[in-house]
Amino acid sequence: MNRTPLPLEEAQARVLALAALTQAQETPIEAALGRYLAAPLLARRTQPAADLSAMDGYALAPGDLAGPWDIVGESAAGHPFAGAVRLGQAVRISTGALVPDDAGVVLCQEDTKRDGNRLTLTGTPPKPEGRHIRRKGLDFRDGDTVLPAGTRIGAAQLALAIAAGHGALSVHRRPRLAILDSGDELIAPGLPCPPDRLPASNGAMLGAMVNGLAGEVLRLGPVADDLHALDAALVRAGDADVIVTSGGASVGDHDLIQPALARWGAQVDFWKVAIRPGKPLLVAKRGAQVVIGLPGNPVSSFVTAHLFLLPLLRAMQGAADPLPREAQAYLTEPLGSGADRREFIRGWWDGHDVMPRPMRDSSALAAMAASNCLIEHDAHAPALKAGDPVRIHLIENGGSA
Ligand SMILES: Nc1nc2c(c(=O)[nH]1)N[C@H]1C(S)=C(S)[C@@H](COP(=O)(O)OP(=O)(O)OC[C@H]3O[C@@H](n4cnc5c(N)ncnc54)[C@H](O)[C@@H]3O)O[C@H]1N2
Ligand code: MOO
Repeated sequence: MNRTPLPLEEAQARVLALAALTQAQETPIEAALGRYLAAPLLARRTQPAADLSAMDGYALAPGDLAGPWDIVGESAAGHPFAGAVRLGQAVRISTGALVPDDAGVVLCQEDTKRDGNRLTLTGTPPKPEGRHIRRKGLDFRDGDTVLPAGTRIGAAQLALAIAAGHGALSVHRRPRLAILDSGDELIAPGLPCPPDRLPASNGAMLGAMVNGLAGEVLRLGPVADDLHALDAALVRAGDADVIVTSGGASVGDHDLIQPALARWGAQVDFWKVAIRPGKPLLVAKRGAQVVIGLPGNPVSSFVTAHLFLLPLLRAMQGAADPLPREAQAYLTEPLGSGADRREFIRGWWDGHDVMPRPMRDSSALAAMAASNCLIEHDAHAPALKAGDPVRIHLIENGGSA
């Protein structure tokens, strides 16, 4: 096996190359939230389907802007006016109601005075005169592609799909995930923890990070540093699409993940990436199943899950853009020159500037929990000054793409 750590981009490309698309499923619209469209979404209707009023007021004939007018009827949302509007006539109209045939102006209620069925102008008529009319097809037309394949369905996309006439969407199945954390020192959350033990936090952290991205999540740990226990846990992973392990990925006598995976029949794709934290990342496959072996240190686990696991889960669902998104921010203080691996430094971003946390240890959860971003610091980069631009990844809610 090649043991030279891979550059980050190459390692990510190799993980994405292992991502087999899950099958598409016709899914009731609200259950499609957070999923990725399997095909382009075409509008089944035109929106608005006819010219609608954007204001409460009065519909007038085109060019008939001086008044006074006789009010001859009403067009309310869901209850259109049946007739036409002629010169000297006005139709009471509400927001969202159909503009009557032959009308070309909606006068705002605030610009008028009504006395019985007589209406006079008190303010200024709209300019241009069609200003308060939403034209037919303003939003989209029947047959338009309103969302491309690979779009993640969020609240806005859900509303658009419903407006476009859909009650169900074709989205990819969310991958089944097994989370296997291992280590003799690990104690289940909340139990008494002697000094030679450690609460097992990675399983829950990873479960939280994949929330919404994975379908069924099997929790298989914490498992002891014992080959037979690991064998049994891998059998319990069954046909999970992705198996994520945490811990035991390094070179110690008790780092048994690699031998356990070999016994289970997995083939290593690569081991080690030139990043800090997270160097001992292991990626393997067994048929179509993908194994992402994360280092045990909690910050290393988090960073590698953000950079590899979440993109894999997105890519398996056909995400158009599976890798984490980068943004630019400006350092509040200097950063020393880059180390031998690209570093992901925990930091706090205020919307413009970013403050690197001085604590860089890959076990330090307090500094990570006080951070909302990772700052990329390239290998061997020159020292940076306050105000210099850096690339950041937002990590609130477990990481964003
Ligand atoms: N001789 C070398 N030693 C180490 C190397 C190396 O290259 N040569 N790499 C270091 C790096 S970098 C990392 S990262 C760690 C990764 O080690 P493992 O993946 O084998 O992880 P463990 O040794 O099992 O655990 C590391 C650390 O994390 C704690 N841990 C493990 N699982 C959990 C969990 N579920 N919840 C919370 N904390 C967990 C564990 O107790 C250890 O403290 O190896 C270095 N060593
Ligand atoms: O790479 Mo380790 O993840 O630096 O601590």
